[in-house]
Amino acid sequence: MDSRSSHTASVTPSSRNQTKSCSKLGGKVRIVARIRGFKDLELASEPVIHVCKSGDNGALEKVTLSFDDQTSSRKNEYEVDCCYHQNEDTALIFSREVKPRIAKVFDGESSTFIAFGARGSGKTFTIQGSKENSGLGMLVVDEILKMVEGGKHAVAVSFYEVFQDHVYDLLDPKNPEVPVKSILEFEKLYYIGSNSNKPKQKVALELPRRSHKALMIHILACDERQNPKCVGKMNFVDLAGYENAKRNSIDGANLVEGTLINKSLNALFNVIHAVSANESRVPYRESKITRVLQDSLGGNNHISMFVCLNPLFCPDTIHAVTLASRLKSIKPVAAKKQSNSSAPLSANKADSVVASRSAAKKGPNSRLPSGKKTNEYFGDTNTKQASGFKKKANNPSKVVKSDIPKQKSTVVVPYVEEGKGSLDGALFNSDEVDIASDIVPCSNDKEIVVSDATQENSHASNEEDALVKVEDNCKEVTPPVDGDNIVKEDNTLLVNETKSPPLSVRLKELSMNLQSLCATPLPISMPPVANTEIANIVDTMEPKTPMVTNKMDFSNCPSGKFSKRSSGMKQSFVQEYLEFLNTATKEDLKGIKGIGEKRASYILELREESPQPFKDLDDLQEIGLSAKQVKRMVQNAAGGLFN
Ligand SMILES: Nc1ncnc2c1ncn2[C@@H]1O[C@H](COP(=O)(O)OP(=O)(O)OP(=O)(O)O)[C@@H](O)[C@H]1O
Repeated sequence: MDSRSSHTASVTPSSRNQTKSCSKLGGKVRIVARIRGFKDLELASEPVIHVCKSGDNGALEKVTLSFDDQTSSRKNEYEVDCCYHQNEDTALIFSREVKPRIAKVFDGESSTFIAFGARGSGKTFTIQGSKENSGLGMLVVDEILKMVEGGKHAVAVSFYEVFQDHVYDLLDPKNPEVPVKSILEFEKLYYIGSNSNKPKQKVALELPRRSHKALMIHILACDERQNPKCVGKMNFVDLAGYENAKRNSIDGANLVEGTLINKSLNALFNVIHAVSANESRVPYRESKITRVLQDSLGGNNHISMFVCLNPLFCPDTIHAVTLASRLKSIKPVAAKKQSNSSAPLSANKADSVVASRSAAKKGPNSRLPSGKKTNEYFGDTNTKQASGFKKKANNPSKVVKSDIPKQKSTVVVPYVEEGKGSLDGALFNSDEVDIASDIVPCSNDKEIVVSDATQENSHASNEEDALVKVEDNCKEVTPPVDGDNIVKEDNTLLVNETKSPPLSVRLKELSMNLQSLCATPLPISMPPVANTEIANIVDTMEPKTPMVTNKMDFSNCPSGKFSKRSSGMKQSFVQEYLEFLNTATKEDLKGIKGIGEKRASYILELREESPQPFKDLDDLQEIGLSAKQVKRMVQNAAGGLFN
């Protein structure tokens, strides 16, 4: 059934009430869960997601989710605003969550709908859908086109992809807003556009590349000079699937990709947190996706986050819900006098508000930690990931405890062991690969390079700064009409101000340190040789092979001494090497095999956030290197000393 035609029919009296309550609830950020329908191979067995409703009308209604978590004895509950079940289609979600917002866009209040969740959880299905099963993007354009028919408004769309921190225009790079007059026209653009311009990969990889996609629907009206002007926007964002890089042991290239994705997800959460809390500084500049959405998130604009849930047991789904439900608890601080909370932030204004990265980092404590803390939210281990919020998450006051008796509602979602009969298990297998140099998309793709050589503070005054350069044919195009939304990246920030000596000098220093270590006797006192082993091997009853215990001390023999000293030297070498990575210039970093442009830039970014990001070798995994690759890199450096 074509959901486009079905959505009006599915607005039942009860759903109309819900529509009402949705708009009533409409805080800054609305968190909406959606449980994905089963795929063919997924067999029903046990329930893994439980949805609990308390209260049944208006703003009092609370919905909590809990999971049968096989990996944890804790039974956490996560609060969301609403949850759609497997049997509820996208058209119903459209009529309840999106449709009530359309009229507000005509009044200048933009809305952004973001699908977030683990891989394969139904984000694309919800936002983009397919020709057979329309997603929210299709349904909303259909509705808006009907509304503008014969009136003074017009509709235009943009469609961007953020792939490995590069922005691509998926429609027409020469024309950032493509006018749309009919749903057929849009359908062609949306489904063909989203496939044809997908960035090509340098290397053939088994897994589909992961990226964020943002559809922007601009409502245009003519100003007094008859020039079309954007009055409001609706954005539909299909985020790349969240996955825990470490747990899923991804290979090098995918790890870099995963790290960038998690970093940008973290940046987006930071921005949503900052705008929800009415903070005066919003860190839009920390990722491309937040820059693309910049002018639709602040002020009175609305954000809905659709947390898409895998119906099977999936730790990444639980983590995604954890993160999203935390956004619900944000309490806005009183708006400051100078901040313009009633109007959408223009890009330049927002840019000047952002002022400087370092200042933003010193923002109020309520903000999600940024930068290196990426891994605390989207990173490696379960404990690390949630550390910033752990206390809050486990705080019973966060869990809905209503006096109104809870009614267990619906969802009998079967449990299927991870990896069995589902894509997920297969997706996360990996093989170790050689250190891949930074993967960049082919130059003939239509990449919007957001680059800048100017100082960050000068953006607000310089209109030209907002130029979006399309690398295709080296042509520059202007950003969307209203859209100084893509601001330029200040690469000067990436350069280490304190110039460190060249790599050769640093290696020489390392070598000299190593030599002096060899020459200095280590202050290790050698215990006397023990004879206890002899006693241990005397067994009077039966002849036995003597047991050799690990109490044997070879420390006084040449090999023992050597082994102790060399392990001391190894420690010292590793420390020197880490010190080098913590201080070297970008050029020096790029001199290391396995560190290309992107990794070097990323290291500098990490250093901006914390001056010594690498405290031990494990920390190098944060830049997308596997343990094996790190080992090889250090071995290469050590080998270089003897060349
Ligand atoms: N509500 C649903 N009902 C039935 N099938 C669904 C539903 N949601 C998703 N699917 C199916 O599940 C599969 C994965 O969905 P989809 O591609 O939307 O996931 P995703 O979260 O976008 O994945 P990724 O993170 O890899 O981009 C698809 O085959 C899709 O058709």
